[in-house]
Amino acid sequence: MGRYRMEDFEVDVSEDLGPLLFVKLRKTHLLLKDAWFCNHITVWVFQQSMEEKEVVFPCYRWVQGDGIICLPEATAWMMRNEVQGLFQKHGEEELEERRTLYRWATWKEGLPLSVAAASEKDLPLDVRFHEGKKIDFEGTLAAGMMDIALKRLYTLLSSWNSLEDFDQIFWGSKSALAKRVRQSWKEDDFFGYQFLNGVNPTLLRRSTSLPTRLVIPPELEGLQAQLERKLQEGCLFEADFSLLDGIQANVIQGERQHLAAPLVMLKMEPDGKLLPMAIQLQPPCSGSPDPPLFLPSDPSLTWLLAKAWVRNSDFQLHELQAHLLKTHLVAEVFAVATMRCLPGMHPIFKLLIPHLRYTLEINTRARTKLISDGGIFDQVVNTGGGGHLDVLRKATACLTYRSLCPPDDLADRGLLGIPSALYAHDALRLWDIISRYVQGTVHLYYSEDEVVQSDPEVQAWCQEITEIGLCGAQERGFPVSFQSRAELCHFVTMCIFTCTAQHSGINQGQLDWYAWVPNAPCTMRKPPPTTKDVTLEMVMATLPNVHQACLQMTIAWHLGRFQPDMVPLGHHKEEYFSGPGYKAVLKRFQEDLNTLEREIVARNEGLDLPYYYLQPSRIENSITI
Ligand SMILES: CC/C=C\C/C=C\C[C@@H](/C=C/C=C\C/C=C\C/C=C\CCC(=O)O)OO
Ligand SMILES: [Fe+2]
Repeated sequence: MGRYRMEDFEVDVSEDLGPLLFVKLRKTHLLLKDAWFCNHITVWVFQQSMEEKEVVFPCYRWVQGDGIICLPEATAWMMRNEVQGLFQKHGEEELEERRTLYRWATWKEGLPLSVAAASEKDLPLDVRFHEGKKIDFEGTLAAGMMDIALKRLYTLLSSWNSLEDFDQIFWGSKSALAKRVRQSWKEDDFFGYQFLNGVNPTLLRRSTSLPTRLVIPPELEGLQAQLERKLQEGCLFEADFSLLDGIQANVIQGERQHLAAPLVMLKMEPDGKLLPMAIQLQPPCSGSPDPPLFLPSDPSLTWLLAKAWVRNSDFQLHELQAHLLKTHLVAEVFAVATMRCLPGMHPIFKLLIPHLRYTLEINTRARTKLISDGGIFDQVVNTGGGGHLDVLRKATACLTYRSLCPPDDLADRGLLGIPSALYAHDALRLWDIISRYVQGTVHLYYSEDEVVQSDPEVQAWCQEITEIGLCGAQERGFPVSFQSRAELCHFVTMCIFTCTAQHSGINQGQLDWYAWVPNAPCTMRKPPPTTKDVTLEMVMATLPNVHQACLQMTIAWHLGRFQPDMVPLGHHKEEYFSGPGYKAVLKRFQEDLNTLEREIVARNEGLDLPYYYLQPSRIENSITI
């Protein structure tokens, strides 16, 4: 049997076998420890009426050793209460085995639970990177490390005392937007734009009152009046990084790094531009002088350094809260609960499994290489050294169900109906398209709410995610059961949106917005300014050094680049479902995605800064990087 080979076997059976329920597949174990990957088994049955009938047995698993794999027929779940409970019994046995293979583990207290695996080598073969993905991932990482060595050599004798010196390491293939960032990063409207459509569009919210932490000194009464006027007009916005307050900063090569917890006030202009009005780098602290407010009218280097501190803070919350926690780690909880609670014949398993591909491995690699002791965060990030785990704990403690559902999240943040909020617009469109796909599929199997209420497997799945995987998240709005098809569809839509659109919207931008390091410094080597007297020496002494900057560029490129074996949203090849019903729902899903693709391409043609992270053709079908 070779790769992607189809083999036809003809077997004449004299007696009538009745409806085919299972097929058993056995691979004899020869000398080599080999494994076959079986997509599916299709049996063509020729009946007396000379009609032929196709009976499909989905597999999409590795067959290794001497094992026998027993595959239920694709529509088995519909007959789960018939055929003497054979399918029920098969499902129970399957889950018993899966619960030994996929176990929960507490990697760090206060974080969502993860899969029990010390390294990717401990993961079951069925969830491992296929050969091509593994070679690409490890090969490009090695190439990236070589790149760093070359850049270090190249800059060994050169200066590092002006912002232009970052150009010395800004070579190699760069996206058009990354080059634009290098050109425009100092501009206020470019700074404001990133809160709407940059790599982290999850923090900005419309102000409903002046933040209590915003202390305005009497000499700035003009600013107070401006802020109040913008508030009344409904065009005052804020980005509050208070989650970083009190986080211990890293020590890198004996040098204490520094952190801030900024608040940015911004105004939405009639043309849709978002402009910063004031930056407070630290919250007020009793017994200390009020923190200074930095303004666009300050000396240019002072204002630039204040903005750089905001960009560094956004790097932390983007990578830890928006990216790692609210996509990767949440998706891992879905994956482990799905493997432990839903048998392969279950319609929600069939619907979700394509969107969980490779996630357990990429997350395990992140735990061993990125946020581990001595990992990338410890090496070059100012929340590294343990602070990053406290940020993850604080973010987990305030992770709500609504914040993972764009219709709720964007409403709560006051971001509906803003023409220049392109992430918001595209996220809502994708939510609706995915929601229709989920409803269309769920309604094929759940004819009414009572069928959902009486499905013990899907109820156990929901409970395992909320109570176990997300550590008692019912207090933050996550469901512990489904009382209706609508509740089930909303939750499954959130799962698929998180594993596809949201991760793409959060991950891809690293390539564009993190390549020019001053726009998103991974660390800050000096304390935040407390006066307006800022020099270029202070700025350069604060921003990352050559090594830190090179490593940031390499990792941002490695994680943000297009994956060569990428499967676009809705275009997985596995056919877990059979029958015309699902095929029609999937066809409509793909048509809706194509319509949105054309809409976004047409819209982007008219934009100075096109927003493409939620273009369906660029959305990966699962979290694989
Ligand atoms: C700077 C990126 C910070 C956070 C990323 C957020 C989410 C996780 C990420 C997945 C990472 C997965 C694996 C780790 C990747 C690279 C390892 C880096 C260096 C290893 C060098 C070495 O071999 O020592 O989502 O994309
Ligand atoms: Fe990622």
